[in-house]
Amino acid sequence: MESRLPKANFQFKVPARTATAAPSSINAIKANLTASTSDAKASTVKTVETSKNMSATSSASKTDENKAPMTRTNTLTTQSKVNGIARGAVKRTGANVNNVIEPKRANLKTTMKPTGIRPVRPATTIGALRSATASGAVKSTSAATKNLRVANAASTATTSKTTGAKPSKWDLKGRLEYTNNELTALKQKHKDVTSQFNDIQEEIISLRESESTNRLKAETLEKTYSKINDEIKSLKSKIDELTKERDRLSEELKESKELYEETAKSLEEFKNDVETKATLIKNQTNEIAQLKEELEEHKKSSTKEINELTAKNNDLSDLVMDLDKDRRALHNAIQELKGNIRVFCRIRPKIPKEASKNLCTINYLDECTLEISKAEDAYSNKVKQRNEFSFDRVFPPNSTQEDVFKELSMLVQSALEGYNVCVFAYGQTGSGKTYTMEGFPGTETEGMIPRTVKHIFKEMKHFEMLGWEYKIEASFLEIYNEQIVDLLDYQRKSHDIRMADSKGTDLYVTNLLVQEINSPEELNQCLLMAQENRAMAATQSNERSSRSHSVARIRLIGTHSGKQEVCIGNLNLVDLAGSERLKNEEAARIAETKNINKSLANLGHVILALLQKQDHIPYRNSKLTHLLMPSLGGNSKTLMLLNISPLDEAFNESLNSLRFGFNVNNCKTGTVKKVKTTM
Ligand SMILES: Nc1ncnc2c1ncn2[C@@H]1O[C@H](COP(=O)(O)OP(=O)(O)OP(=O)(O)O)[C@@H](O)[C@H]1O
Repeated sequence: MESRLPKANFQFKVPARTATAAPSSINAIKANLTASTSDAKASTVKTVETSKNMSATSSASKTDENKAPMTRTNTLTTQSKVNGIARGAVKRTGANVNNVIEPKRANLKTTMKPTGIRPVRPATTIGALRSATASGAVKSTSAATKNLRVANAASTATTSKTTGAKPSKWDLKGRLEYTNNELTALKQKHKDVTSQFNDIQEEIISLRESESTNRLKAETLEKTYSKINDEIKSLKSKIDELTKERDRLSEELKESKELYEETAKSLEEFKNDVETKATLIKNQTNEIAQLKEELEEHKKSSTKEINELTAKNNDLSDLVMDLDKDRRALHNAIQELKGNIRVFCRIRPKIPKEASKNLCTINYLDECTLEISKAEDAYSNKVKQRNEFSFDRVFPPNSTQEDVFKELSMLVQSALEGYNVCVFAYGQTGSGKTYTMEGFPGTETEGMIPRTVKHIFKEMKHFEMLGWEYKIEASFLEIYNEQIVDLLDYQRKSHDIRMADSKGTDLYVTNLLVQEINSPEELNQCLLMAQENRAMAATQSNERSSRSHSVARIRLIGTHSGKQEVCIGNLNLVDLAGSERLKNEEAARIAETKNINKSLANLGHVILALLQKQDHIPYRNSKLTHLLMPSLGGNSKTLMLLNISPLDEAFNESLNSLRFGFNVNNCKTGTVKKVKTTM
């Protein structure tokens, strides 16, 4: 869009000379006037020739007018430079001074040449004005200029009138009068010119004012122009943006149209589909309603059957409960028949590192009896000492962990049913106690403790079906040198054995960490921690594991909300210290050996006292028997697992162990009673 406004670099200036030009003109006029007056005065005293000279000058001037314009123009130019009058006159040649003063001025020198401006005589102001007016350089409508012309004309006329015909040379009086008249006329002329001069000055002031107003206007216009220019620029960029946006929107519209068409199409398809499905649903609703009616009828007939079945179910539940009771009673009876203190004997196999060592001679007479003799006896002619021992079960070296646990699981079942159970692993160092109780991770090699926990969790599900909920707690401790050590706590604390109730049927250990077990994995973690703690202690005391009793205590708390019954079974799995006899001098030196011997011997005494049904059972003579008191008394089932090394070098210790186990097996603790409490 092309602006109609003038270009931004347009400058509206009035040169400083313009302002000074007028006064120069005025000065020139004044000078001329003075000159004229002087001339006039002089002419009163001068001869007529002077007048003639003046006329001559005038005519010369007129004659000059007829000369070539080029010459006159040059003269004008020269005159203008010298005298401001011409310049001032030229300045006002424009029709509109306000607007075109400067351009006209700038062109003055060059444009005047071809227009044939007559030279303005500096001495004759009126002539200069006339000359300027006649040349067309001053086209101003200025009233002052016009007036000046008229005044000059009038003045000239008046002068002519007043002066009249020139008197003769000799008529001095007449000449004086003539000169006086001429002077009067010139005075009048001076007055008129002065008046004209004032008018011109006023006009100049007014022009100056309008010039400054116009300048302000021009500045304002300039600002407005630049503002509008900026606006135009910003509008242009907006138009560009809008054009782009319009194009983008057009594109989007096109895409939307396509999408709309596609959606409309799929909507139509969906509509048809919905209509089909609605019909289908309607049909199905009718069918459902029909089925509901049928069902309602069926329900009515079934309710009777359901009630009958519910009654039968209740009867069956009662029957199951009764059967469970009977099963438990039978199970317990079987256990009692098997004996409340049972002894199993396990002979471990020869391990690779013992390849060069001799083995004892062990004959397995049946699954409960074995016969043992030293290897050398088989080759000598000595009369063999009969070393035959019978136990509840004998496990030869090829027996697996699973074989042993099959028998043990019956006792775990008893613990779940609320009996206290104690399992001892007894035997000399290296006979396989730890292997039997803990074993190694893996289905084949894991020992009695992890298997017991797995069995408990498996059986718990069956018990849950009968309404029992179980909570399992576990603690691991060690009795070393007649001191209890918590194997689940890295901090060493002092522990005591206290009675849990006034009857003394249950005991607990002070400061002992008891961990709630929610999965077999959790118990395995506890077992690992206990092994780690035991190993740490072993670094302080050589062969520590062989010289301490390790006890894993698992407490099973069963709750039957329907029967309002709670049954608590305690399971103690004990890995006893090595039962070997140390040499006398060595034993005398080592306090721990004394304690081991003491506790193992006391275990024998307790069992014997139980066997003989003595009134006093010396449970408190050692920490071990004191701790295991509830599991050794009447209300318990005890399993002694005798571990025997097959090595010939261990024969004597094996014989001792077999004798000890045999004695225990013969101990009768009477009928045990189940721990039953009411909630
Ligand atoms: N039934 C078995 N089958 C295979 N290896 C066995 C068996 N019983 C024991 N062992 C191995 O015999 C070695 C000694 O067994 P273990 O450490 O269990 O004896 P221990 O009586 O616990 O000894 P300690 O009283 O010193 O702890 C171990 O290397 C063990 O792996």
